[in-house]
Amino acid sequence: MSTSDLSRREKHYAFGGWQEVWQHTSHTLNCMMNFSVYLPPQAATGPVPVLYWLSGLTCNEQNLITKAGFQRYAAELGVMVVAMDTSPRGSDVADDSAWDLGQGAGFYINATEQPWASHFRMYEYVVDELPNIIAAHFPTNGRQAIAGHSMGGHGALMIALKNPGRFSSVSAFAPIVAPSRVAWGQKAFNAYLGHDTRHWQQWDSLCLVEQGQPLPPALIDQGLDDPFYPEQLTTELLETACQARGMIAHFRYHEHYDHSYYFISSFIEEHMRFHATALQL
Ligand SMILES: N[C@@H](CCC(=O)N[C@@H](CSC=O)C(=O)NCC(=O)O)C(=O)O
Repeated sequence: MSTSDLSRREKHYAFGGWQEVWQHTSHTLNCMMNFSVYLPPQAATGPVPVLYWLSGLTCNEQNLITKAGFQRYAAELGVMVVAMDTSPRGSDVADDSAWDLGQGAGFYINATEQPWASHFRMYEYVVDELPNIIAAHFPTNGRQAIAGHSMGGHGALMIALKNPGRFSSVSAFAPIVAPSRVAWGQKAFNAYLGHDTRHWQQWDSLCLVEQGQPLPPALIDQGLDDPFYPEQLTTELLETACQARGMIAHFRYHEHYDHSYYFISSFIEEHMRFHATALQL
């Protein structure tokens, strides 16, 4: 693993800790990548647990850190928060004119089809390369949790399901819980994985739950005025599947809330405290 060009691009003091943005050459994605790290005050004196955050379509490493207001709670609870860009980027990286495919829409899977396969390996980046960089360069104690929004909620749930025992907890705002069954997911999976839907199942949270994969304690919030609910998000499909298997998964539905970071900022404190409890803080 080469992280020799890891360089800090931003550093801001916030709630007694540091909100930073870093850049490096990703050998997984074959491009430059940005990720953000919030270092709580406790990280100055010892290792802390990490919450990985996966953002949604059109996002990058900035959306969470500038809009969610999580830093106050991460500082109080002593949790490092890492957020990454949502796809490989660059003029030599395949793209699409639509905002729900290509750059900004990596779907946290490993593409097998060209022209995407040479760069679009966000699953491997989030599961292997980035955590190795975090462990090597930042004061972590090895305990991890994962969360995300929309496409990133799909990513967080799917990654937690595919990696039993790795994450103490998972949470999601308005996640795409069954990408194989909805337009956003079908468009992306057809492009990135090809037309054989049998290859899609390993990247689909609902399929993984139905196959018997275990889920760590989960918290899922959905706004009832979200324009993408229920067509793209199909929240109840996962809720029913989790209930049938006795999983510890709390699904909450909130009147008036939409799909935006105003929704996320309204409940981010509860998600931070949920993860802190699971991380045994
Ligand atoms: N076309 C619009 C809408 C894109 C959008 O709503 N993106 C969401 C995630 S949707 C599912 O993954 C988002 O988080 N947007 C960023 C934000 O800061 O709100 C557009 O292009 O903006």
